[in-house]
Amino acid sequence: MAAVQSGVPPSLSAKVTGSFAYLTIRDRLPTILTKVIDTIHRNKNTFFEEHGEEGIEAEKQAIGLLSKLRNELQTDKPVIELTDGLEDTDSWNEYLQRQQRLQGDQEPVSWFKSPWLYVECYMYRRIQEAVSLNPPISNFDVFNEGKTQSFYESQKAVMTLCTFLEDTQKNAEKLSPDQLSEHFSKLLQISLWGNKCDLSISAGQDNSQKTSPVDALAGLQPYILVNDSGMVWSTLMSSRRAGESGESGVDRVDIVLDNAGFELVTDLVLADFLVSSGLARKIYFHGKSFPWFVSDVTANDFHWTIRQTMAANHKWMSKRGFQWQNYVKEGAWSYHDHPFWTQPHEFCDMAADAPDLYARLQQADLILFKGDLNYRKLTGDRAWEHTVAFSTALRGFGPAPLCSLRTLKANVQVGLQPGQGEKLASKDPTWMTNGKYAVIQFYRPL
Ligand SMILES: O=P(O)(O)OC[C@H]1O[C@](O)(CO)[C@@H](O)[C@@H]1O
Ligand SMILES: [Mn+2]
Repeated sequence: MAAVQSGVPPSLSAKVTGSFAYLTIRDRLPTILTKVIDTIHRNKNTFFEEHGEEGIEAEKQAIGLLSKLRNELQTDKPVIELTDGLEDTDSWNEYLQRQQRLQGDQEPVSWFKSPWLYVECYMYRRIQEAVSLNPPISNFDVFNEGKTQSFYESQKAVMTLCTFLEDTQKNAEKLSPDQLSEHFSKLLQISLWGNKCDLSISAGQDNSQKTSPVDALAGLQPYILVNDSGMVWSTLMSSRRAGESGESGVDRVDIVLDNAGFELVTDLVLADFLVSSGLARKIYFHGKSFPWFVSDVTANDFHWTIRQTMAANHKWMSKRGFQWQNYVKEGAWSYHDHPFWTQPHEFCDMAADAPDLYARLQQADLILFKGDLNYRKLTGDRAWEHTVAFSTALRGFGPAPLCSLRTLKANVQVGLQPGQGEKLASKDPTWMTNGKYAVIQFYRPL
């Protein structure tokens, strides 16, 4: 018999025919796999130039593995163990057993029957396996083209944003606390809406920022369903006051990054503002250790974005790029990855399953979790009632004060007012998945 935890709703799953999870697995994931296959194929000549015949062989093998994966997914075959012997392989295989135990042994763990969060993460890990089993191309990022393209396509918006930051800096000394808080709130919202620009929800279709992100804010305000930005600001302020005399700001803000391209720039601009205005001394960025959910940030994307910003033919943009490189050199900014971010766990499992990462996050004064997938993991991707408190859905996860900045792209949403969800559903039936709505949702551990 399947084990049922009392009081905790079931995981979202494609077994509910017609649900968003079902449509994602039936339609969006195979499309993403087909694009990955096509990308590898288009790079055949490059592989040949770099590795000769071995490169061609690797291309063929990887495509074979990915076609097999697509077939397994589309025919709802059992999920199988990984065989690539990487640092996280055992942990993935143990997780499969855990899922099997939870599900009971009548039916194998499979794409359309098991938790959506698990199988969707598993697909990206299998893509990584297909590449890593073919050593000459094992560092090839199958999503790189889309990520760089989305950065270039949002150049104008990036320039506007860097000019906006420059203006806030010019008058920095003269700013009253209210003005400082006003700028912070704007940059927090820009980073929030930056999350519209992911490439997973659109199955890799162009989704970049083309209009001014600053001018758009006022019009977007009504679409923020929960806005706890005041609590985020007081967290930065309360530590400021608690600091020793003369010291200002909190010590460390952690940003758990989501997507490369425009969203990453909005995060870097926010981080720049926090450091340059003395609100935080250090920023820890947390990213992925391999390509993930189409557009997520890897170490390579992080450093590439800084270099591209430096190289821009725009005074304020390149100035920011150099500033960011300095922050990295001086250690005010640092990039960290951990295998846990590319695993399928709900975050309530982090303390037990990745105690080192949990301990590291406990050192932060504030953690910003970017994006939809992080929200799904914070809430366990479960069928919660909309009025359930965010703190309840976190199920004990709370290494430090934390805030989710997320546009809604999956049908899980907690912490709403009674009736709010129903009203939204009658006005806009796809409100939970169309990316038009957003939340700034805060939690402070007791
Ligand atoms: O980049 P984000 O904001 O995490 O969005 C990715 C989202 O897109 C989806 O792939 C859409 O199904 C979700 O699974 C995922 O949560
Ligand atoms: Mn993402």
